[in-house]
Amino acid sequence: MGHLSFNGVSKVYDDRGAPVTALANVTFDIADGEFCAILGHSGCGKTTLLNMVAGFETPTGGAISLDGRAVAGPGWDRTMIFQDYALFPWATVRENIAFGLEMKKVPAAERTEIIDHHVDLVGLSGFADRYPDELSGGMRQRVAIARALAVSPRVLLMDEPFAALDDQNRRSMQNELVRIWRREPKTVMLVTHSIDEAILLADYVVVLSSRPGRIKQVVPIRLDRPRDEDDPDYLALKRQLRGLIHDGE
Ligand SMILES: Nc1ncnc2c1ncn2[C@@H]1O[C@H](COP(=O)(O)OP(=O)(O)OP(=O)(O)O)[C@@H](O)[C@H]1O
Repeated sequence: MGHLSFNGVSKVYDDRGAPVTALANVTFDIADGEFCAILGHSGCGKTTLLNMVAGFETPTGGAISLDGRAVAGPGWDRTMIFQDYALFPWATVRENIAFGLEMKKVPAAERTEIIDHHVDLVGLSGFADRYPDELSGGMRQRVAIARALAVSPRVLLMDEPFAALDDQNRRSMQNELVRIWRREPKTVMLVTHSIDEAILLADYVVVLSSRPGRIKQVVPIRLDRPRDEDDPDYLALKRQLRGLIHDGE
């Protein structure tokens, strides 16, 4: 299971005594196994929303629940993938993936099997004993994906995971993410600035308004995968999302 519910979620930060409303009254659901993209301008509260699901931040209004239980702090049922990979540079691919499993107290015999499975799942067979600085950016992000999935989370959280990659690598990692997600379905919440990334990957896109972030619209993406950027339906969705993003900012 991995059903996420956002119920009237708000977040007001205290910025040196001045209140900053980052999010206001956000209500939507992500059903188990669905891929949801959060799209909006810089500063509209996308990362705040993700951090609250991760349990790094607490809503100041409303509630977030996972499978009916309120989210209260970080847990293994939600793992995050960051733009800068956040790998341990002194550890090999295998050791990076092992870290969470050790923390979770998974027995050593099981760990090896889980690591091998995830190294293979992300297409890094043969690279398990390399260090991060011996890998390309795309390969490092594959390690981060393997590490996040290895602890069997119910929800995978991604904050602009491919923003640091060049165009070609970004496209190939987007395709890889869809391949991995279809092979082992998982609830995914992905934050992005990119309209194309949202349409290429997601089942639906939650468009947020500029600060304070409110839901402008939830747009379903009913296109077969892999998605074709020249498809007239793709282009129509792109126009629709561009209009929503720029309408009133
Ligand atoms: N710890 C904090 N204290 C005060 N204000 C904060 C804090 N964290 C975020 N904010 C403010 O809340 C708003 C939303 O920030 P957030 O990082 O969630 O937006 P975002 O949509 O992810 O932006 P970007 O796309 O640039 O990463 C911004 O105006 C930001 O300045």
